[in-house]
Amino acid sequence: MTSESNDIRKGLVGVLADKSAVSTVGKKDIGLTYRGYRIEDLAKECSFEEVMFLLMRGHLPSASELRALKQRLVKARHLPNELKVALEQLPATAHPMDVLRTGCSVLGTLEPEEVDNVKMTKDHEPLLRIAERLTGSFGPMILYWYHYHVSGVRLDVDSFLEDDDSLSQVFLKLLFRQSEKPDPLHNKVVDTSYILYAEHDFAASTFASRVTASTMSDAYSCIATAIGTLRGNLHGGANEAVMHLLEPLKDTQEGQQMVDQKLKNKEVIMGFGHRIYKNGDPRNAVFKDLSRELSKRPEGKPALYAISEHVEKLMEERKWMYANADFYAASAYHQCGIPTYLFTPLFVVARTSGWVAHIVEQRSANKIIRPSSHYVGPQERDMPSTFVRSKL
Ligand SMILES: CC(=O)SCCNC(=O)CCNC(=O)[C@H](O)C(C)(C)COP(=O)(O)OP(=O)(O)OC[C@H]1O[C@@H](n2cnc3c(N)ncnc32)[C@H](O)[C@@H]1OP(=O)(O)O
Ligand SMILES: O=C([O-])CC(=O)C(=O)O
Repeated sequence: MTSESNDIRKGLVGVLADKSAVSTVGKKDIGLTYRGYRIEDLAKECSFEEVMFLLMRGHLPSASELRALKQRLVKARHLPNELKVALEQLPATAHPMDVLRTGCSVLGTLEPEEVDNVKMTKDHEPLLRIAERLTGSFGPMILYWYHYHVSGVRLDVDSFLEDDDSLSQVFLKLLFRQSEKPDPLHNKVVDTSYILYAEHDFAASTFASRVTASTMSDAYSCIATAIGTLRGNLHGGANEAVMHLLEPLKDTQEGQQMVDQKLKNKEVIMGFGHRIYKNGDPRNAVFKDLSRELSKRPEGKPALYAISEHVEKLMEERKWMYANADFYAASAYHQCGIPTYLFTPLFVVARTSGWVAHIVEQRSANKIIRPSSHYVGPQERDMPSTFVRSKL
């Protein structure tokens, strides 16, 4: 082992990569906070739109600031025809996260960020407007693609929506193609999940977006990078993976067999563990309460909730491992009738606020992010004498 290889921090574990004033995650004696406000208070007192404003602009909105944001979000729902055509061309078999990543890129070609914005100016408003545009259009975008490919319907977004619909109401109304306001508990689940998922410091997707921002790339490229990173099962994709794990299980006994088998095979159980939280994820209690509340309704799934709770208990007993935010998000979303492959796209709607708050920070005090590697390849060598140079 050389001294250089001793310096490697695989997975960048424990590396402080920069300063940030957006959120606190796993800091000593502080819980999860966004801009200083406790996540539990934000989940109880705020709408997602207020939290989105807070993350992007650093303070809670006044009544008039909130009104103006909501008006901009109504405009942001609009899908240009070129984007709809592109969504129709994508295969029905595509993963919705690939659809959103592509939709983000398509919008970036139709409404590109001005090159001047990308320069490290103090005026971040144009970037924030793009983030609002993406946040407002991601729900309609994924659901346009979904309905076109599942039922052959070209979704007329405006025919279902009213100006006072929140982002969570927009998603649920368009998903179920209904003009009436969604079930209040379903709406609370989606709105609260947006708040809980909105920001998490230097999580992999956020860090990825900061790497892209650090090269002075445009806003859409930063967000597309982040979507691609969030998609993986070790990160945001875990909420879908949890559902795939739990759905086939009939009762707690089958839950126990699943845990036994996976631990015996040294397989990872989705929805457990965390790089930062070793004693539990503060968002879990909120998601768990929502999942429990849904399970008690006549149309709820008490067996799914009971299996989830049993698996959680076994993981604590056997591995001292705790559920992360994605574990109960799965059974909560499922009980709202949301198809599993749309779980991670909901995360994208929420996290775009956090991503953009970090892109603003990166642009405000930029240094290109470019670590080094410890080289372990072949020694320097000559080209083989037998090598015939290509004539091409
Ligand atoms: C919103 C979010 O992104 S939250 C995270 C969502 N991801 C998941 O739920 C996927 C499942 N969890 C995992 O894969 C991991 O816990 C991660 C990716 C979240 C964190 O990874 P790391 O910080 O590298 O893991 P960590 O160092 O804590 O792992 C320590 C040990 O616990 C094991 N372990 C970690 N998570 C799990 C799990 N979910 N199930 C079983 N064993 C696990 C690891 O295999 C490792 O074992 P080893 O020491 O024998 O090699
Ligand atoms: O912080 C992380 O590594 C992952 C996470 O929980 C999140 O992004 O919400």
